[in-house]
Amino acid sequence: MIEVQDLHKSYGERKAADGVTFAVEEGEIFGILGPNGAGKTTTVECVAGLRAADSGTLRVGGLDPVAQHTEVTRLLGVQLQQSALQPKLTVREALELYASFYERPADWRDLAGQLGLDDQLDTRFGKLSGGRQQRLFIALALLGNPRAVILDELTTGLDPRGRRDTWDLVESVRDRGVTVLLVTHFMEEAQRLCDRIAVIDRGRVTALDTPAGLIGRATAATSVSFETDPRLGHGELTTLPGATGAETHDGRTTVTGTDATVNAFVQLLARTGATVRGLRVTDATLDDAYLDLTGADQ
Ligand SMILES: Nc1ncnc2c1ncn2[C@@H]1O[C@H](COP(=O)(O)OP(=O)(O)OP(=O)(O)O)[C@@H](O)[C@H]1O
Repeated sequence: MIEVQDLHKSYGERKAADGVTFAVEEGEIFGILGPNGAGKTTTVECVAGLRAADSGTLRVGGLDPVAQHTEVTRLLGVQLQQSALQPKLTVREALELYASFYERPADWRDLAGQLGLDDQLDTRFGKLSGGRQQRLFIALALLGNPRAVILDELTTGLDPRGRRDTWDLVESVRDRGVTVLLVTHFMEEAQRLCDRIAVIDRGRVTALDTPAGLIGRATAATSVSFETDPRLGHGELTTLPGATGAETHDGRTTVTGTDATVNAFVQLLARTGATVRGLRVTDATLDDAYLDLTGADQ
């Protein structure tokens, strides 16, 4: 549905995209994840034909987003990061106005109903909550009946409830058969929603995989921790299969290793008769993978 091949884009000396390559399959939610300034917005603006690339090949449904811009706008809906509407515009006016841009728009009343905006048609944009504003932006991006939609930093600034509601909405967009290209810097969001994720750092794709695949690459290990028991000495713990270390802080011992370490630890408990308290097993997370892949300090 979307192809980006060796995209380069600089602003003066600043390389915002430095050889970005990925492809989004029809029907998937594809995430672009990366720290601030990584080049995410630049990349999706080039995909949407809102910026011309310095070099590289971009295709949306096989079409060139700059040379065939009009056709591409029929295929691709866009909600961009800095979206803002006149604060005095009502929801109804915004939907009618944007519907007038398309030859064959979706029925905006249906969309407003599906997105839970029908009770606020006469509310001014400036009076809507952050979550409702995002709903409106999604509705505007879907008005042209697109086959794919770009959603950029959709949940930034929303409270946890608003964020979760927005995730449900994104899933319902995909369930309508629309391919989603989602830009985010929230790990939880990427993990929950995306079929595949491209991690972008300093203008380059540093990894492209499923959320589970990315987590599998994290150098952070599985760990098991418990309130220290004198029957379980460090010597015994560090020789468990796959164990990479054991440390004790404030009466709590943590053994790092693999799933095999955890299994062997459980057998060790049975053998020694030790009954540990506060037992916790922790897996690597997408956060760990992200930090490995970007060297980001956020
Ligand atoms: N119009 C512009 N003129 C000059 N520099 C720009 C412009 N737009 C972006 N940049 C710079 O290009 C780099 C990439 O920016 P971009 O907005 O694509 O990153 P991003 O990953 O979307 O970041 P964020 O998460 O902060 O939005 C940054 O260093 C940014 O300051």
